[in-house]
Amino acid sequence: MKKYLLGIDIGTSACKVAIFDKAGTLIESGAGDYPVYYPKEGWAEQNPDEWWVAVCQATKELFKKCDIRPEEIAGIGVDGQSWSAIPISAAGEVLCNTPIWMDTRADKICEEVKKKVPEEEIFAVCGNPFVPSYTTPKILWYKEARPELYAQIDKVLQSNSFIVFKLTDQYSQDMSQGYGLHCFDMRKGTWDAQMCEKLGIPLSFLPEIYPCHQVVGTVTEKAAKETGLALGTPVVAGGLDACCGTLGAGVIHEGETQEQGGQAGGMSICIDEYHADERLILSYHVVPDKWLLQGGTTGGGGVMRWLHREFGKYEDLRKDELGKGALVQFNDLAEVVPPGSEGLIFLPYMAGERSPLWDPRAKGIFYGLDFSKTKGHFIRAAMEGVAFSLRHNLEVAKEAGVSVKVMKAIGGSANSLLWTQIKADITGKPIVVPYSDAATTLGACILAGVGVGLYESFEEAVALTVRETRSHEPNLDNKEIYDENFAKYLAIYQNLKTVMDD
Ligand SMILES: Nc1ncnc2c1ncn2[C@@H]1O[C@H](COP(=O)(O)OP(=O)(O)O)[C@@H](O)[C@H]1O
Ligand SMILES: O=C(CO)[C@@H](O)[C@H](O)COP(=O)(O)O
Repeated sequence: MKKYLLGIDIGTSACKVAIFDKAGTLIESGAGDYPVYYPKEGWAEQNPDEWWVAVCQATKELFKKCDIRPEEIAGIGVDGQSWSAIPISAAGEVLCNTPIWMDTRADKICEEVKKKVPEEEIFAVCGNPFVPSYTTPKILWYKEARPELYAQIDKVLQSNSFIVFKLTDQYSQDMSQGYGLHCFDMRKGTWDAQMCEKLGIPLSFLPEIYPCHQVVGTVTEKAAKETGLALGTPVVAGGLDACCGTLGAGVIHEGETQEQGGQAGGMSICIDEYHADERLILSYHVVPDKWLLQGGTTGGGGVMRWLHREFGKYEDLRKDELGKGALVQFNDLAEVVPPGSEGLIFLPYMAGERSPLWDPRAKGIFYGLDFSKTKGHFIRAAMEGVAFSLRHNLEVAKEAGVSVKVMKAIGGSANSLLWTQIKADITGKPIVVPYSDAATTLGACILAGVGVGLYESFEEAVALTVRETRSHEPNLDNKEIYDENFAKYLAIYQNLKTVMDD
């Protein structure tokens, strides 16, 4: 009896694979790392073939670790990071590293395009601003900067559709990742041929659009050998990681909200009607006929990953002695610093900033240093800065007429009790933590489960699978200091913007 589901998540920091049963119990999980390359200022790339190698290794190891047989997997769901532009040749080869969602190399191209096609016209079709982080300008960058490569492009894929292609040999474009392309009609969920022409994006580059839970194909013989999966296992189209995490956190009704702490930060508010705001991000949910109004920042868990990489050697050395990983030791150091970090304020614009500033030239800043500040101050200020960027997005969403009551936290950062509490205190919103960093793969599995008929509906799937692990109420004692620091956080950017622009 095929009663298990397998989820694959192409995160920015690593790929995660997980097997769940129908009741949403995590049977086994694994991960595989790959690097982000930063070859020039404003560039951030990954190699999709390295994603595939990581998926193959992690999946093979997963089956070695548990006593589930590959033949018992009823369906596979794949989710992944946003706004890739993976150029695929007619022979099915990856033509170069893909610029990822943090990459702003196409900044100038955006300015040129907007002179020819009014931004309001583009926004009216896709509900998103025309800025370099998205997929469209990256395709245009290939055309301008790499004409020989551009001439070889047959299809442009997203992170999840690339893995679906490797598994099934079928091209697809799921509904939720359509938001990366400004010629995707965000009201109808179809390609807009006229806008493709205006922007200079060949329709032939764009795969057929699938509902996220629809089966695209089955695991091929080659993919079965490489991954250890069973030949013929159904694979659904899958979707954006933020959307799958939202589903895996049980956010499927109007007003319910997910808070994300992967490499990126932000939130996704579930809405039943199209509601766009140029300061925010709009995508389809992976659940049909629903949209997500998103805040997507560049600084999230990735800020802690960077602090660890650059300043965490000592904690790495003490890992065995203390029986605690470096990030847990970082949390201990931050915990003893008072709320507000005694005036140290961090702007987490580590790859420019996405919503609501949309400023590729924005810079990361620590403000308020003096000789009394310790490593713990830096760590706590970094956590607080990421929470300020979340509050900034929530306030813009409120101005746009979409309010949030409670948030459900997902992603690696939700493993930190301190960081989650800081986010609750700074935003003034209660935060519930469901399956934490397994919510995204659970969401991908739910898509597969609905797609192969293991669940009758999304409602049934969420009711059966989504569980809460803990919750955080805002501590009002910290409100005054955080309000004060948030005002300074906004002012620091406003006052330094001209310097950043130089
Ligand atoms: N205990 C912790 N404290 C703070 N941050 C954490 C902790 N555990 C994980 N993280 C952060 O979570 C991030 C990874 O989250 P994940 O959801 O796996 O990201 P992605 O989907 O981008 O690959 C890392 O950047 C890491 O800094
Ligand atoms: O753009 C978004 C969501 O719209 C980002 O959240 C990326 O999809 C990155 O996800 P992680 O790798 O940080 O999970």
